[in-house]
Amino acid sequence: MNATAPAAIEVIGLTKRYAQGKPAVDSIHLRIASGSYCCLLGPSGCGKSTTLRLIAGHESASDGDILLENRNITDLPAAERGTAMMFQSFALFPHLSALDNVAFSLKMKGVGKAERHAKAKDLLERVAMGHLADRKPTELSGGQQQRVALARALITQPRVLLLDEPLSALDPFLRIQMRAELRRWQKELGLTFIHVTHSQEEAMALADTMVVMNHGVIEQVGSPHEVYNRPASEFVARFMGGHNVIETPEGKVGVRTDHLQVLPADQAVPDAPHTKMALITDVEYQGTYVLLGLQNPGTSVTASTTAEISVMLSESTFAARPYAVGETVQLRWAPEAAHPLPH
Ligand SMILES: Nc1ncnc2c1ncn2[C@@H]1O[C@H](COP(=O)(O)OP(=O)(O)OP(=O)(O)O)[C@@H](O)[C@H]1O
Repeated sequence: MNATAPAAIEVIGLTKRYAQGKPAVDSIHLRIASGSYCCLLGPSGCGKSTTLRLIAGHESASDGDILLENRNITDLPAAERGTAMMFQSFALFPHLSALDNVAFSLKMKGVGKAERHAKAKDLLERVAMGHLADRKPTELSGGQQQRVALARALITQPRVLLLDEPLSALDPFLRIQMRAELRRWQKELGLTFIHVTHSQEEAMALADTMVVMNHGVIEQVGSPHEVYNRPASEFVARFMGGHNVIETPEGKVGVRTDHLQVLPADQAVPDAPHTKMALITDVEYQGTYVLLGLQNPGTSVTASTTAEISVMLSESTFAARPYAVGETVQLRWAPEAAHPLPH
């Protein structure tokens, strides 16, 4: 992001300490472009939800600042920040109609019934749910519930919508449908979305900007393409999947599983640069491709051995020269396919 472009959210040295020891969020710096879809991603315990709660005002910062459109909101109450939160599986009140769910926060603010219902109706119309305003959540499909939850979050007119694992409780089929819908709403509304997920696939599908966190710090910020193709660290390469971390004389490099070529042992060029000998320990048929699992030669393979290296071969490449478990092969990669991994 251009350093001078307006940021919807800017986080400066943000830190959260719950107890002694390493902070849950450790002095992070981040700028999230206005009108973008940002995914905070990382393994369990990395600090992504804490970061979101700090931005929402559901946690107080131990140190650092949070700016929303250049306004310092670090110490403001949640309701005065200009953010709204959408929770896991939408968290609608089961006993309230769609309309009352959407109007709820205005009721809490003491807004009169006619006014809050008119505003809620307006928003339900906007998300194509006006005709179902009287239904209870259990009478709505997952997609319809998501739209009600979105309307409920939008009623406070937030500048930034915060989404905490909104899709994680849904079955896989619905999750894919719902994420496409979230993406469409974000573009249509032109709002900034910050979405926490532990799913690499979800973040890749949704994000303009991915923020990969680990142990309370940011490992990498970039577009899905940048993060996937140029992982900045060994952690990111391993966490994103689809990569091998290979020791070379120049240090560790990351190489995508589909960027490794396999040569049968009788075609191997001994000690050539950008090559490695390996023993095939698994062959998995996956439909459009075949996944080979490999170990360093000489490793004794047991049922619990996990592959050190994975290679994805297209079905046709594998059909032209099938490989078998126990075969020793040479792996080869183009120098430009290998990315140095500093740590
Ligand atoms: N209220 C709390 N009190 C004490 N420690 C906490 C609290 N909330 C979170 N933590 C700790 O802070 C760290 C970061 O937690 P956080 O919930 O932000 O991680 P996360 O990446 O969102 O994980 P998950 O995907 O499991 O929700 C963890 O070590 C967690 O145990």
